[in-house]
Amino acid sequence: MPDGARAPDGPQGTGAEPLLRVEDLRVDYRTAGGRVPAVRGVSFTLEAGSKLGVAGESGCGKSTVALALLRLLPKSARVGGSVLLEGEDVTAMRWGRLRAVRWAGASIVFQGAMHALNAVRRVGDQIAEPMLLHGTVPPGRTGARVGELLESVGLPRWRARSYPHELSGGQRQRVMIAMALACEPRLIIADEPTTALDVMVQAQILRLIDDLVAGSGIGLVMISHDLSVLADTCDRLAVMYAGRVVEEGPAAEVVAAARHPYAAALSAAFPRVGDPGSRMAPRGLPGDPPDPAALPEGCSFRPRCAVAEERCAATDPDLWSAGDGGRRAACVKVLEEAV
Ligand SMILES: Nc1ncnc2c1ncn2[C@@H]1O[C@H](COP(=O)(O)OP(=O)(O)OP(=O)(O)O)[C@@H](O)[C@H]1O
Repeated sequence: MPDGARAPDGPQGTGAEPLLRVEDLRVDYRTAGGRVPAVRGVSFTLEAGSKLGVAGESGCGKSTVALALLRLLPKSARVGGSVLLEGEDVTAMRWGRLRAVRWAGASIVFQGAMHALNAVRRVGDQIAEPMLLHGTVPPGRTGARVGELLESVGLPRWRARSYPHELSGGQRQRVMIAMALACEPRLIIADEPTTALDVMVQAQILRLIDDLVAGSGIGLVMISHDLSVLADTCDRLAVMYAGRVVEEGPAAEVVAAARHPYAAALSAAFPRVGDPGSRMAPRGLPGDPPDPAALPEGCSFRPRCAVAEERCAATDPDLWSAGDGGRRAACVKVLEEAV
């Protein structure tokens, strides 16, 4: 490791075990066509009460990381590395312990609440389910607690009696958030929580998540293809490309002055809400991300990179220190500057 480079144990180390420590996470899917390396050595840490955004184009492995955090991957997935939640490795937990950790230790808000909710059950019963499963609230008090949760996400108590189809997309997503909060988890993972919603509702839901997490000590991992959504909500950003984190750092700095050419291109592609200097329409990135089963030699971003050089075909750089605040970037040019 060259001087100035940072070990992958993350930039915010305080000596105490962080809320979440992901180390060298690797996920392969076994398919009829062979092995698909969807996540290739992802490491990051999250302190209690902080918010990490994971960004990247479709197919870069974001959802696979989210699912791996709670071991919700399909059977075809093979997982390596570790996911330490309050020091306990989720990847190695016994089944009973894993059941106890889901909802109560960490919970997930998925995109597209219509599919995640059961269409034929009242939403109040669905919110109550994790509480009953975990015994966090005495059975006689679940109705009252469901009402409190609905109010905390901006819905009236009587909505407990509604079925999912009686709610708008934004209301359904609020129900999903209420469910995620039901057992008072220390970590919430939000996978594209606003993608299916129109811009106004998207802003309301993001504000809601922000308000609920603020000051509560809950850690948030939010996943989105839209860097501007994450920049407005999260303290730190990790930008993924082809199954790896290629840049990580304080959100405002990554968006304003990305060090990795892919993070810079992604940042330019999404206008930032409320930033008058920002473009009004997203500019697409040229080219497509690589097929994870057939990655190019060297740096995976090289075929699309405007500043690639011959040597980029020979090296797939690690994440190296790229400035203050634990900034890291995986580009040979950053590596050069660090030495
Ligand atoms: N069950 C699976 N079997 C095989 N390959 C899969 C499976 N799930 C995902 N993949 C592949 O793994 C890679 C990463 O997918 P993943 O869904 O994690 O990416 P993503 O960044 O979340 O994309 P999106 O935003 O489109 O969901 C993709 O190439 C995808 O096709």
